[in-house]
Amino acid sequence: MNLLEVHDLSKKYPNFELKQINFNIPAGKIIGLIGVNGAGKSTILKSILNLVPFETGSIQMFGKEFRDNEVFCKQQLGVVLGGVDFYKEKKLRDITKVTKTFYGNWDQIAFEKYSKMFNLDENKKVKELSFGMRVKYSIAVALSHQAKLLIFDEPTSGLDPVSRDELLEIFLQIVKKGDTSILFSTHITSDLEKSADEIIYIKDGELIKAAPKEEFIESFQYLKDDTDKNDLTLDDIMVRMEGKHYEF
Ligand SMILES: Nc1ncnc2c1ncn2[C@@H]1O[C@H](COP(=O)(O)OP(=O)(O)OP(=O)(O)O)[C@@H](O)[C@H]1O
Repeated sequence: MNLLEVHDLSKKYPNFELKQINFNIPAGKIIGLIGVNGAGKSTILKSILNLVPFETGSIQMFGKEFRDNEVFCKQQLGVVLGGVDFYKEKKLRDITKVTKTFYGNWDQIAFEKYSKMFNLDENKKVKELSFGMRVKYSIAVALSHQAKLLIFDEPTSGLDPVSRDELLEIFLQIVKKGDTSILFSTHITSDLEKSADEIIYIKDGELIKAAPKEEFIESFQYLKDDTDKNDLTLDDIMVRMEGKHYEF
């Protein structure tokens, strides 16, 4: 069964339009959402989560229409759209105490494991955390209620290389069981090379290609020119698809 199905999603802002986005997320996969700044990645993720209204389309999560079944879906959904950024005067311990009451399947042992792994000090107040620590806390919470679908907007962008590597390892461990999937947006293509099974490429609000990683990379090799000795990497593909030439 697909954990997520996005059908014909369209959304308009005054100067931007998401055009008829379609993709599916099967179980047991890591899916990377790529595109340059302003391509529409966050808008897709927010639309899926009903955080912004959209014009047309349907979002099926766990076999149900998300908008009509938010409470059910959220029990099995872990989301990180930036780090914890509220209750700045509160200690992490107090935020966790409240947060875990929302989830019937809160896993305290997992939470403690991730907190330890990320060196999170529960006695610190949100305002005392660095940007990366705030993201890590949000990720630890998202990973601690046995979610079947994890949706992360640029989870690795504020993390140091060691933490990034650890997080990608965690992602790979999580999907290994085969019943959980992770959809995450990123600019860091090496993260995708390491972890992603499939890639969805968004350009100017349009889905250009969604395919398994190897097939995706292969399908863009037509962009190679005579000077290329090796196959194009994801970075090369993005640069050739999006790059502009300026005269100085
Ligand atoms: N609330 C809003 N009102 C109007 N326009 C918006 C709003 N939010 C986003 N946009 C526009 O929608 C477009 C897509 O933005 P979005 O944040 O989805 O891009 P992104 O691919 O996530 O970019 P980045 O990689 O920089 O995070 C941009 O042109 C942006 O200006």
